[in-house]
Amino acid sequence: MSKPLFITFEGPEGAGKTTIIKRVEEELNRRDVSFICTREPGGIDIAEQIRSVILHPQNTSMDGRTEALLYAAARRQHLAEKVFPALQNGKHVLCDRFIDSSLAYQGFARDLGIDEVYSINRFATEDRMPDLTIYFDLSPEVGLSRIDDNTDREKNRLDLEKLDFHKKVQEGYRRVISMFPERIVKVNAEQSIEAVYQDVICILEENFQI
Ligand SMILES: Nc1ncnc2c1ncn2[C@@H]1O[C@H](COP(=O)(O)OP(=O)(O)OP(=O)(O)O)[C@@H](O)[C@H]1O
Ligand SMILES: Cc1cn([C@H]2C[C@H](O)[C@@H](COP(=O)(O)O)O2)c(=O)[nH]c1=O
Repeated sequence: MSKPLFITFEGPEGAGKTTIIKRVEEELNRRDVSFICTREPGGIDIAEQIRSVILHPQNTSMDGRTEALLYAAARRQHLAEKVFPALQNGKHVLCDRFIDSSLAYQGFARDLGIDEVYSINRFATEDRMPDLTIYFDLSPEVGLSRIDDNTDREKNRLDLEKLDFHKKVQEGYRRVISMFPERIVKVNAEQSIEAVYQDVICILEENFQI
């Protein structure tokens, strides 16, 4: 059995991560790969409860450091309860968002400092970084217009931030990618769903025997 891998998916709002992860999940099931799919913030009960506090549209008075600490707390519990046990049991873990979201959104877009936010997250994660991160590259304008068009999806507190905030998130991700070029691979997420899916499958096949 190959070493179980921790693979994360990152990108701005409406990037298409959920859509593509669902298709990858179906394909990996067809190939009989042992894996789990999960998400942040959330994935387990305690972290989903923290998610609802962080993302509740009425919690507009939340302080930026509180927000960063809540994401890190949700991350810790999710790792301890779900991600670490799955990896120990030989399962690959595919996770929708992880530490890079905190570095881009809280570290850069909220002006808390990428290094400062990285530091609290190193404590939360015991320095467990992903083996591979696939970054869905698209402009905030395209991402936001996709979620505007998606009437099934309720807007959360971060979706409701102004365009300038989402532009800063994009710049934050650029900086994070330059910090970890060996780990983070970009896909052009402005292509059709099929083309993005093919790119993602190629990256997974190239990097690992799956
Ligand atoms: N490549 C694509 N082209 C056009 N529309 C897309 C594409 N990928 C996803 N969409 C649509 O965009 C919307 C957002 O997609 P999805 O929920 O998968 O994104 P996400 O990255 O999970 O978003 P978020 O992180 O904001 O929840 C959905 O309505 C989805 O059908
Ligand atoms: C993990 C993480 C997430 N965020 C933000 C990014 C999104 O706006 C929401 C999560 O919503 P999604 O529909 O599940 O993508 O939370 C963040 O700011 N910091 C983080 O660490």
